[in-house]
Formats: sequence, structure tokens, C-alpha cells
Amino acid sequence: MRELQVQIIAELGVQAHIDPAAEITRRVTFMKDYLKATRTKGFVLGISGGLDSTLAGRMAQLAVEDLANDGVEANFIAVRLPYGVQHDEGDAQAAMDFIGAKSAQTFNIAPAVDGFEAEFAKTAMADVSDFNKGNIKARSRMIAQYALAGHENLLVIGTDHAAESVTGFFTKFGDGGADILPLFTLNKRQNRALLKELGAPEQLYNKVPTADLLDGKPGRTDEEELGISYEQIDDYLEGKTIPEAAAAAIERRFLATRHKRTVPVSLLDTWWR
Ligand SMILES: Nc1ncnc2c1ncn2[C@@H]1O[C@H](COP(=O)(O)OP(=O)(O)OC[C@H]2O[C@@H]([n+]3cccc(C(=O)O)c3)[C@H](O)[C@@H]2O)[C@@H](O)[C@H]1O
Ligand SMILES: Nc1ncnc2c1ncn2[C@@H]1O[C@H](COP(=O)(O)OP(=O)(O)OP(=O)(O)O)[C@@H](O)[C@H]1O
Ligand SMILES: [Mg+2]
Repeated sequence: MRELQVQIIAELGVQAHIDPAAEITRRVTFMKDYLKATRTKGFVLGISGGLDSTLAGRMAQLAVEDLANDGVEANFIAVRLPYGVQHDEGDAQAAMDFIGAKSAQTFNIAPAVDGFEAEFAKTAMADVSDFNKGNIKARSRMIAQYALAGHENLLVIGTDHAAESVTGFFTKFGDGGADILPLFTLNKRQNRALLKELGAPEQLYNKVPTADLLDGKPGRTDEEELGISYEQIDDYLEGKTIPEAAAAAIERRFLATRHKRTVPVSLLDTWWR
């Protein structure tokens, strides 16, 4: 194995072989234990229709149902956070149906994002780029989830996992901003396997991953933006040999995005030297 590959696998805690049922139990138990230890009152998570939030959302609902059986009252808010009308709203609704959250809500981020866009144009005297606006959308979703969390003393769930973490493919303090990460250590195909194990419809566990942040290219696939396939990223994270160009691209992105996987850099840090 490549030297950096060994390091990355250890840092992200990826296991090459998993038992999906056991992984579900382990993660639901983690969510329940953390909620009890912190005496918080439940969870909130944005549901996009993509497979990561469908999986984390279903596990959150299972945690809340288990907690009720143990005599602990907890809420789970599954919140749709569209920018106006989402092009694949049907999948998002199918995800909401499958999750069956205790509380289902909708928060349209369009007025907030459009407000930022207008003020940005006045301040910078230039239009915000579609790419930069995409990050504003991701950060607006974070703010909406923290507002709901603050209202009821809930924990914000993040869907970061090894196959996104390794390339830093998330918005810093956007979808990267969360309190608890139940999918951590899993790669993309393992997320899919857990969702299938939970009995999700095929339409949901086989959904093509998309950050879906661009006005100009709705539903642009992650693989198109990254130029690396999840098959390659997953294989790399399982310690397999992949083509040199793909391995080098993953490692380049990993090294360039170290600042996203840590708290803000201070005088006491040395990792960047
Ligand atoms: N070396 C460094 N040390 C400390 N901070 C550093 C830094 N370099 C940049 N920064 C800071 O980081 C910022 C750039 O990071 P960031 O704002 O995240 O922006 P950036 O990494 O450029 O863009 C986010 C990427 O994640 C993708 N994404 C976002 C959201 C969701 C998903 C998804 O899969 O659903 C994917 C998105 O498509 C895009 O490719 C800079 O503006 C700067 O403030
Ligand atoms: N339109 C949306 N509505 C609600 N939440 C969203 C929306 N877009 C993104 N999110 C939140 O941001 C997280 C990160 O998005 P990301 O695309 O990585 O995950 P996903 O959509 O759940 O799965 P996939 O990566 O397979 O598309 C989502 O898991 C979800 O919590
Ligand atoms: Mg998505």
C-alpha cells in the first residue's frame, strides 16, 4: 500500500470489510449514548434526497424510537432545505417517507441566500460566482439547522464520511458544520450497503451522489466535479491498488484540505508546517 494511503485509512478509521447490520446498531447506539450523556433533547438533520442524509436520518429516527422505549423523550426533526423548488423533489419526498421522522419540516433557504447574494454584489461590486453561491447555500443550511437546534436544545447531525472527508468534498462550516457524525469511517459503498440493509427503496440507495449546489448545473454529479469515481475512492480507502493518476488526485486533495478536517489553525498547531 502507498505510505499516505496507510495514514489516511488510519486517520479516517475505514474498515475494508463491514457487517452492515452490526454497523447500524453500533451507530444508532452511539447516537443514543451521546444524547443521554449530553442531556440534549434530540437531533436535527437536513434531508436532500441523497443517500447519506437518508441513511443518517433513518438511523436518527431509530435512535429516537429506541430512546422512547428506554423512557427517554427525544425529538428528531428531518428538515427539507430546498433552494426554492428542488429539481428532484420527488426523491427528497421519498426519503422523507422512508425516514418517517417524528417531526418533518421545510425551511426554504432561497430568501436568505438571495439576500446574501444581493448584499455581496453591493459590497464586492461584483456578482457572486455560482460556485461561491453554492457554498453560501451549504452554509445557509447549516444556519437553519442550528436555529432549529438552538430552539429545542437538539444536536445537529452531519453526514460527513470517509469518502467525502478524504477529498475535503464539503463546505467548510457549511455541511461540514455539525455536532455529531454518525457516518464517520464509512466509505460510499458502505453507506449504500447500510441503507439497503435498512430496507430503503432502490431509488434511494442507488441515487447518484450530487452536492447539487449550482444554479447553472442542477444535479451535477460529485464524480463529474471531482474527476475521480467513488469506486476508485472506495477502493483506495479499502487499501486496494487503483490507477496512479486517481491515487495521486485523491492524495493531492487530501493534503490541500487538511485545514477542513481540524479546528481553526492557531499558534499552537504544527500539522501545517
Ligand atoms: N490552507 C488553508 N488554511 C485555512 N483555511 C483555508 C485554507 N485554504 C482555504 N481556506 C479557507 O477555506 C475556504 C474554502 O473552503 P470551502 O469554503 O469549503 O470551499 P471549497 O473547498 O472551495 O468548495 C467546497 C467544495 O465542496 C463541495 N461540496 C460542498 C458542499 C456539499 C458537497 C456535497 O458533496 O454535498 C460538496 C463543493 O462542490 C466544492 O467543490 C477558503 O475560502 C478559506 O476561507
Ligand atoms: N436540498 C437539501 N435539503 C436538505 N438538506 C440538504 C440539501 N442539500 C444538502 N443537504 C444537507 O447537506 C448534506 C451534505 O450533502 P451531500 O450531497 O454530501 O449528502 P446527500 O445529499 O445526503 O448524499 P449524496 O452525497 O449521496 O448526494 C446532506 O446530507 C444534507 O444533510
Ligand atoms: Mg447530495
